[in-house]
Amino acid sequence: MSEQRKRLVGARRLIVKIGSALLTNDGRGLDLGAMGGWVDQLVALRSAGAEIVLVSSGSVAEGMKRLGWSRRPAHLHELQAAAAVGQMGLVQAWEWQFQRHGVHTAQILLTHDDLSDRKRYLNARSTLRTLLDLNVVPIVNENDTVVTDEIRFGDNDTLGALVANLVEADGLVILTDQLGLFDRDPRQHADAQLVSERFASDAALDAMAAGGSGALGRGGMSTKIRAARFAERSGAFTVIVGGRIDNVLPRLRQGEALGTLLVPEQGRQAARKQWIAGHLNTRGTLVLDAGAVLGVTVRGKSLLPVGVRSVTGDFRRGEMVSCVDEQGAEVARGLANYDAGEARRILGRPSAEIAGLLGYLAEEELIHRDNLVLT
Ligand SMILES: Nc1ncnc2c1ncn2[C@@H]1O[C@H](COP(=O)(O)OP(=O)(O)O)[C@@H](O)[C@H]1O
Ligand SMILES: N[C@@H](CCC(=O)OP(=O)(O)O)C(=O)O
Repeated sequence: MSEQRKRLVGARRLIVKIGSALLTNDGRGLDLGAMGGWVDQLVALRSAGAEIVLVSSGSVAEGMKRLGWSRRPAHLHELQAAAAVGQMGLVQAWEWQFQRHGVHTAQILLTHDDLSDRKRYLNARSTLRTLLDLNVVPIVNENDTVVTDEIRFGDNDTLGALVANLVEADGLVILTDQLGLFDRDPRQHADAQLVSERFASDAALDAMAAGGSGALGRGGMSTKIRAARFAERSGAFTVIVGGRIDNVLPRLRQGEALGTLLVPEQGRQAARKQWIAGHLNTRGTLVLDAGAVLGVTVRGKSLLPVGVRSVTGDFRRGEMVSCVDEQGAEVARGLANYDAGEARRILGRPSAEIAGLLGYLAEEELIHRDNLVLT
């Protein structure tokens, strides 16, 4: 067994994501037989000491089937309606399958906003942790009813990675309709080769995933690679593997070389920093002078107003902003101690002047180093 595969042996907390194409048997409706098989495997993993969070797609595909729609609708409200109809079937089916084993499930519907807001993030995290402590299997999907185009995760690979980050999982297992990541899209190239192990950060992966998705899936392989890079930020590994491989999950956890294992290059970051790194949305940008870039990146210092040259965007205190150098390249992200208007008034000024300029002093730093993560 390779050194890297040992990461899977005995993994304690796993996120298992099952994609639409696989779950709905390429659009023919929920594949109840296959779902039963995965539940048997998940229950076996639990008996062997693993905690499991299931991220399940399939609500839109199942809703389309129930409504008799053969083509994915173009309008967002129709997609949302299909998702609302299909989600019922999805949770019903999972609930029923887990009940055969006497295991309780819980439905968790999340939007990106839930994970962008520090308070809601912490709430989602404690609910998930409580459910795991109670031996319940959380079943997560995107809350399609309320999301709009810009804030959609869009694919559940990203959602799976953010959930891995949220509960500090050891790994994310993405079950899909191919055996794993191939060096080219196997639907178009019969001679494509399966990739067994790589660093998640390996830039060569992007070209391999350029082929797009299947008819029902949203992201194809590129969102799975992106997810592996998100998961990496909390030190989690990702496996992309064929969900139809016999007894795939227990075999993976025993270290068998199935699918594609994408491993993190770096160690674990503190939980707060993980959350910051996992953010997709920033609300504004601070342009740092060269001294501030050096202070933040090399010396690990907080960002003081004196090192900021300009501020764009409209953010509130506590919101996420991007820090870029004078050429516009992002060097860090962090939570601002002042809103955008205040930041504009204090930029370039020593911290001793903040109270005089604003009439109060929240903090000496514009972003404290504990709330700053390098990108
Ligand atoms: N290099 C690649 N290796 C494997 N699959 C690829 C590759 N490039 C593109 N694909 C496509 O990605 C599809 C899986 O992604 P997707 O349709 O989004 O499924 P899911 O619903 O499981 O997320 C595969 O069926 C395949 O056609
Ligand atoms: N949340 C939606 C869409 C998610 C989706 O299809 O994602 P994926 O299976 O990752 O391609 C659903 O359940 O249908």
